[in-house]
Amino acid sequence: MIELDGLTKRYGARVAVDDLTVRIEPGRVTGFLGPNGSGKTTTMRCVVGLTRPTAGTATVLGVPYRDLDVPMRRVGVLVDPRARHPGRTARAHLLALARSNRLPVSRVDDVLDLVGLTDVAEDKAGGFSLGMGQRLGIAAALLGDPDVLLLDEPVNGLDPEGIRWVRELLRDLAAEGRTVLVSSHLMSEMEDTADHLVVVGRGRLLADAPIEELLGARSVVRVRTPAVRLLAAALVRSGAEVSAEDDGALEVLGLDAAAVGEVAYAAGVPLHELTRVTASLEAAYLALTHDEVEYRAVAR
Ligand SMILES: Nc1ncnc2c1ncn2[C@@H]1O[C@H](COP(=O)(O)OP(=O)(O)OP(=O)(O)O)[C@@H](O)[C@H]1O
Repeated sequence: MIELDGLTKRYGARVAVDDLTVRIEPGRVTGFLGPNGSGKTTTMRCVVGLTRPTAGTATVLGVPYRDLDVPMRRVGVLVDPRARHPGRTARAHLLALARSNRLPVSRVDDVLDLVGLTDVAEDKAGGFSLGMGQRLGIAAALLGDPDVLLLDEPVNGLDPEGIRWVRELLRDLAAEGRTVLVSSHLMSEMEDTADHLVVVGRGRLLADAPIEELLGARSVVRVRTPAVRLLAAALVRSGAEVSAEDDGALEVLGLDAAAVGEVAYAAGVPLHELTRVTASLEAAYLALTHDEVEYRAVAR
């Protein structure tokens, strides 16, 4: 469990995190989403004590991170995959971490195996590709077999096979009852990974809901009838928002498919199609964050 209560971080006049209050529950993967510069990294850094909040609090397993006895046993963190000595081998890097954090050195080979780096364990980490660096960062986060994982953009630089691997790993870790918080600025990465989404824009909370709920809120009903005007008027009277599609169908927002069918029946209108259309998560996300994008390409 991770709890943020009024968490705020300002850098001069810039508000990086703005009064965030959220509980990240165990047993599921929570996607932490927002456009570039929306405060995700700053929030994670506040949780693990790397950045001091201006106001509010962040706790992990009920206490501030700095009060945890052996933090790596409780919380695994990936915030900067470049945080390693380039001259050390992957194994030496993990061994140093294990020793300095009083973790069993036997875990080193376990996590190297888990992240698929056993064959390059004796190679210097400075020569690693971005994707290999991410794997090493994930290995370090898992070294203490922690209850809580915070991973900032873990699939950055990974190839499709690597992305699938991270996805399955995170789902397995959550299924074991751990708290898994994973940030990304790309909705598509989260669609098959997260159960729950926390969406931020300009440091503020925009949504905190299960993925299905975010999708449901954006779903519409597509309906086709020869009596278009009659049905549109009846639907509007019932409180729906109706728009005409290019192909002659109507798109109805605010009523579910059953309600649309009943309105049509009551109005004596025949239906040739009645379909619930679920918006893609990408569309739901873009609609949520549209006004909150910090850096937008200007059309010329
Ligand atoms: N050390 C710092 N000093 C000044 N401003 C900072 C600092 N760290 C972050 N910021 C600013 O705070 C805001 C939030 O940045 P942050 O890195 O937390 O966003 P993010 O959501 O993680 O972005 P991205 O998806 O690009 O990684 C940005 O406007 C950033 O420029």
